[in-house]
Amino acid sequence: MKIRIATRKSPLALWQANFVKKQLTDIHKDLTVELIPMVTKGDMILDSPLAKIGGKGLFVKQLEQALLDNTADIAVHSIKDIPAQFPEGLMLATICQRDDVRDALIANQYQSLDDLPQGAIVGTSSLRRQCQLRAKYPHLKIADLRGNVSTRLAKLDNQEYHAIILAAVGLKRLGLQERIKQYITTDLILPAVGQGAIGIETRSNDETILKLLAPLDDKNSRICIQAERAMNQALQGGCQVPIACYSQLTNDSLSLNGLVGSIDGSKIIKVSVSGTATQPEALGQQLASALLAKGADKILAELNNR
Ligand SMILES: NCc1[nH]cc(CCC(=O)O)c1CC(=O)O
Repeated sequence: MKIRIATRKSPLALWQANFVKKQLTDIHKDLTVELIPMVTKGDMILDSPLAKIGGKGLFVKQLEQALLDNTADIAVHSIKDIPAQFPEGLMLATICQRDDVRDALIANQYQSLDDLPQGAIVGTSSLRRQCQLRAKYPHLKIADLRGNVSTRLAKLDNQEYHAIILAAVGLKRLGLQERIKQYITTDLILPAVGQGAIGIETRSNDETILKLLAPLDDKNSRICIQAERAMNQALQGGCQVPIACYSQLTNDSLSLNGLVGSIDGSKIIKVSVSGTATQPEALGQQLASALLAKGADKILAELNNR
C-alpha cells in the first residue's frame, strides 16, 4: 500500500511531512510513503503581508486540490494555517501531538523584548503579534517580515531588523533553537489558534486512509485545538484580525485564554473561561461570546470596515 503526502516545499513544511511519513511507516511496516512537494500562493507572494493579500487558506488550497483530484492522499499542514472550514469532501482527520506553542524572540545583540531600546525595529507580519507587542512595548517599531524561516533569519542577520519574532516550534524543528534568545511566555504574547500542532487533512470518505491515520491522532491536543478553532470560527477570525487563543488541559478540566485586539494595540480584550473537557467546542464558543460581550464586537466591526 502506498500513501502520497501533499506538502509545501519550505524546509519546515518538508520537516513536518517527513515527521508524518516516519510516524506512518513506523506503525505500518508495509506502507510506502511518497512526498509530493508543491508551491502555494502563500509561498509565491512574498512582498506583501498575508493580512493584506487576503483570501483564506493561501498555504493550503493547492494541497487540498491535490486531494480532491486524487493526485495525493493526505495533506500535512501547520494547523495555524488551516481555515475554519474545509471544502466539501475533505476533513481534518488527524491532530498530532502539539509541541511548543510559544512565540520566540530572535536577535543578534539583544537578549529579550525588555532589552530592546527605544525605536528598535521588530520584524513580524502577524497582526496578532503586532497588536500585543504595541500594547506592551509602545516604544518599539514594527516592520513587516515575510518568507520562510531561513529567509526571515537572513533578513535579521542582514540588519534589516533589531529582532524578529517567530513560532518557537518552527526553529526547534529545523534545529535552529540555539538562535532563540527568549521564549515569550503566553501571558506576554498569546499564541495563534492551533500554534505548534501539525494537522493531517484527507478525503472524508477514504476509509482506508482514515484507518491508517487513526493512531497518529493525539486526544489531548485534539481537545485543546477543537476549542481554539471553535472560538476562531465563532469570531469569524481570519488573518486580518488580531486574534489569539490558548487552551490548556489538566486532568478533565479545560481552560481557555482568548484575545481580540486592535492592530495598533490601543484596545485589547482578554477573557478566560474554563469547564470540563467533554465539550471543547461549546467552551470555545462560550469564550467567543464572552469576548464579543466585552467589546470584541466593536473591534471586529471596525476591522471589517477598513
Ligand atoms: N504564519 C506561518 C506559520 N505557520 C506555521 C508556522 C510555524 C509552525 C506552527 O506554529 O505550528 C509559521 C511560522 C511562524 O509563525 O513563525
